[in-house]
Amino acid sequence: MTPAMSDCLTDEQQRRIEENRQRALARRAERLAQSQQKHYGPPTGQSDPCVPAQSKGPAIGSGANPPKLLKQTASLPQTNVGGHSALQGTEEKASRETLQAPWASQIKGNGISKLNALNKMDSKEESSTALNSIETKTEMAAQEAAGSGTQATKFYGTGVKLKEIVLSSEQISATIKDNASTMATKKPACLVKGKCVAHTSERFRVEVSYNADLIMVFKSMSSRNYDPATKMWNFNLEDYTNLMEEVNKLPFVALTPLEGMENVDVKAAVGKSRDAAALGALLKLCSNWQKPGATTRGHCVLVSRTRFEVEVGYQVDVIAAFKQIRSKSYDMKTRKWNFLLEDYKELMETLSRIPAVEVEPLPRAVLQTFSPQFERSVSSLPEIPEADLSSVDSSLTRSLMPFQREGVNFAISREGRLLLADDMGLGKTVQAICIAAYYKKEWPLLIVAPSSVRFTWAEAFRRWLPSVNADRINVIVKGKDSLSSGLINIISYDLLSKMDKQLPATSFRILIIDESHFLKNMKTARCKAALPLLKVAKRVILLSGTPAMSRPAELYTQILAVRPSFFPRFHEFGARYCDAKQLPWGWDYSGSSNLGELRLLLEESVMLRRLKSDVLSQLPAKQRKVVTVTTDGIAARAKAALAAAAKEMAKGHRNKQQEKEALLIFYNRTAEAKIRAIVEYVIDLLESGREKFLVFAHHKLVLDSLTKELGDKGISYIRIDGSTSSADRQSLCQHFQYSTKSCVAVLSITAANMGLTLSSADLVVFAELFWNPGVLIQAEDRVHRIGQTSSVNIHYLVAKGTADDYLWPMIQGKMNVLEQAGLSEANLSENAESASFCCKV
Ligand SMILES: Nc1ncnc2c1ncn2[C@@H]1O[C@H](COP(=O)(O)OP(=O)(O)OP(=O)(O)O)[C@@H](O)[C@H]1O
Repeated sequence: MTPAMSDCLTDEQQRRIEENRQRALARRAERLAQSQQKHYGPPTGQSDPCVPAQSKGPAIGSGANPPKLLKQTASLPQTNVGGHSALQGTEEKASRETLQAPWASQIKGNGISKLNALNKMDSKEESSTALNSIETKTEMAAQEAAGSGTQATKFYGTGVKLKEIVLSSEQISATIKDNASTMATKKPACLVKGKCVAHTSERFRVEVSYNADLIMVFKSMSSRNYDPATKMWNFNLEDYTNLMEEVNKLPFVALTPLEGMENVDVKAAVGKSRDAAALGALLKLCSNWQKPGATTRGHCVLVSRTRFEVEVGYQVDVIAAFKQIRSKSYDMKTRKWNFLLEDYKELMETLSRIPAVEVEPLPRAVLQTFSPQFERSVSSLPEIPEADLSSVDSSLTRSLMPFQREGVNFAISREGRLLLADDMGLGKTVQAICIAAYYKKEWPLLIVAPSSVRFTWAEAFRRWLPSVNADRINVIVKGKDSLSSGLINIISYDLLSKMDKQLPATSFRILIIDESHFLKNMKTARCKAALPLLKVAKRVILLSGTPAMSRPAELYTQILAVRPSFFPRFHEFGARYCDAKQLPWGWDYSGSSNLGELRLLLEESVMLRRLKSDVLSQLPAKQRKVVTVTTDGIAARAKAALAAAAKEMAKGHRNKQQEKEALLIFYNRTAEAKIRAIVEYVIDLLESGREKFLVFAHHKLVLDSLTKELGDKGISYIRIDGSTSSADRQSLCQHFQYSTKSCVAVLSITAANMGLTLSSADLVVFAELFWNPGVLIQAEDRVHRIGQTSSVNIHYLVAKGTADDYLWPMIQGKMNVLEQAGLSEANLSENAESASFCCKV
């Protein structure tokens, strides 16, 4: 009734209406009491006789709306349910304001679980805590049944007696029992779904509809804050793991993790610390450090695995605080003070008490990573243990060089999540295969690689893991191929970005990302396709010899993939390590800052990087690799010509001469068919940061295509072929040798295989094969000669279904003969993955 209407009524009219209403309510109460008895049996005898039946549980279905009853309930003695009243302020209001969900479903789950919990409870205090939840559920049930949340809330008021609540709970429990029993055999579905979202740089909020248990969890978080404007709860990030752990225990609630934290094993995030509480205290220092009125500002930086430095302007109290610290040390050169990490907490607490001074703490990622060092009792960080590789093919484990074995140990100690950033040619592939094989129980495995090396990966698996049936290796070539039909699935970045929609993100628990710097730009389609997979995978093995080529910002996505909890948002990373600057048009993250700390952080928990010079004594002088390329996507005409030449080659020949002629034609067709893959491979090498290398080819067509592509892309190159004069050869070599920028030497196998020194490079690519192995070895030696200080990598590009099927075995055979005669010290088949490449398609 609107106020305007009630104003028109006489006193008498109003009195009669009130009387009628009271009578109607009494009748209704009677009916309800009867219906309760019918459904639930007689009350347990504990209910308060003063309380009308409507106020009990089943009334939730009545749609009752009587102001009089509100009065009656409110007049009941208020039971103080252990701290409940304290919660009835803003927080309780918040509980109700977040109300949006299908309540019956929630009550179904929570009613049972809480009731069971209640039955077990002995102490009054525990009971009263549970009551909060039950009471709220009762209210919610009433709201649902009444179809009017506000009125029902009023009706039940805020004080409900313990016995009423027990009865209500039982009744709720009974009403839902039937429905629940149908679900009993199944795992209950999540009925309340929500998500964690960044709130500020230090806080996150939870966007979720009402759930009483959830509210209790929220209230148990020390950093909780309810924002009446958004009607949402927010928390400090330090409570994130704790909150998610608690929420995980609620059977009917699911929260989507904070972006970038999806993978975080909440226990692992703090569990590494001997004392998670100590870490919690450290993390607390990360928050609330800002003092708006501060006149002196500074920050902490990690300077070694055990020490940190404080960079801050001069302030007398600060110096006094520094001097109190036991491990203080003053560096005369940098004029900065540094301390042991174990004194960090003490110093930060002292500094926080100086009002005019604001010192930014070490980043959360550093605190987590080096957490043992912050405890006084720990003298050093734990050593990396030797992994038990007994489940991995022994042919593989036996072949590992000592540094490769260390790499595998590092990866396993980091639970299969790392960026393996070894220098080119140090065998990242073999290490990655070994790490993946260690987690074989978690396969299927997905390998994402540049398209030019997809088949090389398949070959490498066949070579190093013979225990895996070759049929289980699935190289995805076309958009309509299945993405997950193999035990080992290999896909290119480009294809992944086209097919990612087909793939449920949860399909793969273990991923290898080759040339992971391909993901450096978050805006690219390849990165957008790969990141969701990386976020949900349990093991993430990133491989790159050049994880960042020009600036720390390029490392961000790779760090995010390996350790999502370190810097969930780019700005945090950018502010710390990219010297972020706010410009009129936005933030500039192209700079670099705190690089020493970044290196320490990466080396401790994200990245393993060894340079060739570090492990040179373990390396052979030359490392050969067969790279299997494909002739996919070539023009129909070239394809037909290749097929005809293959057919001609396969048919029996009357004499050697005929066979040779057929092979020559096949060789020409092969060149044409391989061009696309060759160009792609060379461009991928450049994209992967290889700055200087040699590419040998035989056919003019191949040399021309290469130089055209390099020219078009503005990449510096030299070309030496049969038409290059002697004088020009010398100056071109000089140009290459002394070039400080990217430069590719495009060389003819027969015209540039001798007399040239190009030792400033340590990579040689053979785009085509040649039947005389002596010529190939001479060509290799353009880089492997006096002046070369590194181990040399040689890549032979071969394609199945081409003349390479004949040439490669022929070359090997000839080499064996030369070697046996003592005429060659380098057998091409030694080290190179040739064995798996002899078959014809
Ligand atoms: N332990 C080993 N035993 C025998 N050969 C090895 C071993 N480790 C690596 N190789 C060989 O060395 C060559 C280079 O290895 P690989 O391709 O894995 O290096 P990489 O680090 O991935 O190089 P890139 O960065 O160029 O891709 C390959 O031919 C590989 O088979």
